[in-house]
Amino acid sequence: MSSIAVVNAGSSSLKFAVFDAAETPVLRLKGAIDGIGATPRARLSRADGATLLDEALAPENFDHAAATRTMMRIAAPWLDGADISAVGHRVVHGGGVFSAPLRITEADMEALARFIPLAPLHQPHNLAVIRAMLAEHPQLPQVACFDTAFHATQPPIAQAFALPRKYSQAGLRRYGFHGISYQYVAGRLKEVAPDLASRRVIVAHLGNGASLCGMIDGGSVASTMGFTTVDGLMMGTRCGALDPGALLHLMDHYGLGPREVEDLIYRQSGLLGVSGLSADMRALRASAAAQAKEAIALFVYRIRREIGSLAAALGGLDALVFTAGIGENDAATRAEVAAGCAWLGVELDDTANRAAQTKISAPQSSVAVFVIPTNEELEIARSAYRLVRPN
Ligand SMILES: Nc1ncnc2c1ncn2[C@@H]1O[C@H](COP(=O)(O)OP(=O)(O)O)[C@@H](O)[C@H]1O
Ligand SMILES: CC(=O)OP(=O)(O)O
Ligand SMILES: [Mg+2]
Repeated sequence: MSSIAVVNAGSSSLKFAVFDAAETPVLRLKGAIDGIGATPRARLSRADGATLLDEALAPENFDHAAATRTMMRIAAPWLDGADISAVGHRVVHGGGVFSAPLRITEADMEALARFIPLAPLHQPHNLAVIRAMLAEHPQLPQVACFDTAFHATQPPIAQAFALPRKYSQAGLRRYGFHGISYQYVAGRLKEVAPDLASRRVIVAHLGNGASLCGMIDGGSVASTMGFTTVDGLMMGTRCGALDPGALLHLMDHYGLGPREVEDLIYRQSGLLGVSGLSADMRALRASAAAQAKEAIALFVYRIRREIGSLAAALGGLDALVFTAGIGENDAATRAEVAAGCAWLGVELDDTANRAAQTKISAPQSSVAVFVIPTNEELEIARSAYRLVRPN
């Protein structure tokens, strides 16, 4: 049987996987280089979870290009004879043009490159991998899946900025991201709690990048991320929503140019900027420093406020779902967010939360709360297979 390979470049990670090419793709191999920009580590495992490789990498100059080279090096010995029939890629920004998975050609690359300034921590890396694959294997289908696509269902009012119309007509509007993850989680929620999946749900995707999505009937109604991947929640190194006047002040008063502002708000802010220590939640939880605690407190506070905002957009709340690196693994963050949502009727079962069970709310909670591990790679493999399957 042939295989589908998947590449998912996140802001602090490069995840990859190989699946049997089938309607329901079956995982064969998965790997990740994570901690890019902090303490990078490479992992490779078989579908049954058996570890094939787990090694710490030298952090000096270790960027996404180095991660891609490492991925090729560690995956190559296991790909011999895998008969890969397509490669599926996560592409974070598809703008208003690309709203469904697509077999990419060289001609699409130019249009996608225009979105690099709108997702500078992802889009260049997403495109670099596609470009390398197109050059090396011109016959092999390269399928792009867009993080923005899931949000195309949002009503116009949720997408609008209060700017003069000529700008919105040119595409200056809210798009939303993490859509591949939201699509997967919405599908899983339908299996886990079919009665709730059709109702008012907030999914909290809390990784190095973080956003919330308000859903009704499994479709996106509103999201905290907007035109770019820096909007909304505070993140590992991104500030999240900022008074736009503060940007003008940074330029006027500190003489920062556009690329310097970009560096400040995408790479130097968030948990890293506030703590002065690390962008990595594990490191902050392990630290006794007051600034680490303040950074976490601000992260949680922003999530609580934005949950309130999305609950207003949804007209109430029936279920809350945690996913991604922090959402799946950090019981303390889940407990702190939930405590701040008691006014909405959220109440956790502490034991279930500590054990990261699928359902973590107390029986009397009027909002059901879940932990659903995301699987962007599987979602991409499904889409890639649909595009290349034999008729
Ligand atoms: N066991 C854990 N406890 C707390 N945080 C964790 C744990 N494992 C991973 N994380 C956090 O998850 C974040 C990375 O999430 P992930 O979704 O993998 O990132 P990316 O946005 O790069 O895809 C980091 O802040 C990391 O510290
Ligand atoms: C869009 C985004 O921020 O993605 P990630 O969380 O993978 O960095
Ligand atoms: Mg991610």
